[in-house]
Amino acid sequence: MSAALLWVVSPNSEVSSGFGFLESVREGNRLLDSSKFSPRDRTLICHGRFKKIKKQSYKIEKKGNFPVLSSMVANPAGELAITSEQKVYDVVLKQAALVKKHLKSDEEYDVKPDIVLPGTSSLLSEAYDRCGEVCAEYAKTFYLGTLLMTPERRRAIWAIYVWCRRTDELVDGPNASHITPTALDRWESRLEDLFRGRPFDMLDAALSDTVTKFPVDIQPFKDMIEGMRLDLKKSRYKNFDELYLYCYYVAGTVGLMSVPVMGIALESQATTESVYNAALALGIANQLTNILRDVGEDARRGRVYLPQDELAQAGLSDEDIFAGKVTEKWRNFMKNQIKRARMFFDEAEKGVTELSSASRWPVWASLLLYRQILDEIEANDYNNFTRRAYVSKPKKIVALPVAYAKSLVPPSRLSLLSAKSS
Ligand SMILES: CC(C)=CCC/C(C)=C/CC/C(C)=C/CC/C(C)=C/COP(=O)(O)OP(=O)(O)O
Repeated sequence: MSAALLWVVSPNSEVSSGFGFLESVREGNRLLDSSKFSPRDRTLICHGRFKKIKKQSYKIEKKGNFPVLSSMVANPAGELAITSEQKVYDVVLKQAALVKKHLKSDEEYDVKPDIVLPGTSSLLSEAYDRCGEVCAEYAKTFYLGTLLMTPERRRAIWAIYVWCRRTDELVDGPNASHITPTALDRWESRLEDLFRGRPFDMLDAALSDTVTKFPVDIQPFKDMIEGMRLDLKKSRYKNFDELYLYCYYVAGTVGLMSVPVMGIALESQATTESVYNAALALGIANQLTNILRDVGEDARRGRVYLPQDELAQAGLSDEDIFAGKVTEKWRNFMKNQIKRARMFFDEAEKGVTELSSASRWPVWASLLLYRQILDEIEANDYNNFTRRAYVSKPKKIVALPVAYAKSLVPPSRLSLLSAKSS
């Protein structure tokens, strides 16, 4: 279900950048009473899903149950601030534009040929092989999935995986207690170097090569480091807007890094933005699931990744989490959190079908497996304080052929048409 609203914006609005101030809204021929819209809602939103009808009139798609979200919220000082969702969507648009440029210049979505200096080729394949070993060691199922991809894509995904793992280990690994913001700054300048073709070590060299072959942008990588900085200084999230930004930094970024390598099916007619949006949604869904699974474990480290305002609305506080008792209030709270995580998985599903055929199976497999963790939290009667929800081996084995069957579904004509018209 989608409802088209016609938004008329004020003359000095910068609609091209996604912002504007709402003058009036029409639904069909009906002029809606715009005085009913709060100042926040009068600020134009729309995440690029708008189509120019005539000067200053835009048709905006409102999808499913998702309200058209305001791109701006008033902060406590009464100033308008951009929401995390809009900030992140701006990155999505930038990534999508990069892929389009690459597509135009290459005609076909494929890798650039190697320019090999004598002696470097075997070093490079050694570097990639090492990345493959790390991936196989830490993410076995995902590694098996990558074996289905073309050799260039598979190696590139390994290189990205390894960089993300090393970044994560800075704050989560054995030396995490010594990590400082300065160390993260150094890691970031190393990242910049490798994007300029000056890798620091062998594993960086693999990624350095990958970013010359695929239209991968540095922004999501920098944002992931930003997520680590945030994790160092923050252990509470006021509301979902703050949590959303954190989830983007640490997991949504992985989705954005992966799409240029996984590739969009040549026959897909979905907009590049919509595929990136789905990839972002999968990262967010995975991270939300991770947070819900690890509530007890995080609390023992003094961390609560749940939105504080939603906890309070449910009549809960940090103390309840530290006490770790499954009460009716907790069950109700968890039901809503699980519902939201599932909405992000649903959003992600729409994009998997649009990926190149060989990338669909591993992505479906990881989506189905990770989403099942939510079912396991329910099966544990919402005790995520002392029980770690996990998907059993037999269930994992069943998920693989299901994922395979789903991966055979080609990009759908229907979704293409609606994606095109938005
Ligand atoms: C859907 C489309 C169009 C493309 C796919 C794009 C991709 C690959 C998105 C996935 C992003 C991703 C894998 C994010 C990481 C999320 C996450 C919470 C990982 C958890 O990592 P670990 O902490 O190692 O997990 P475990 O603790 O479960 O082992």
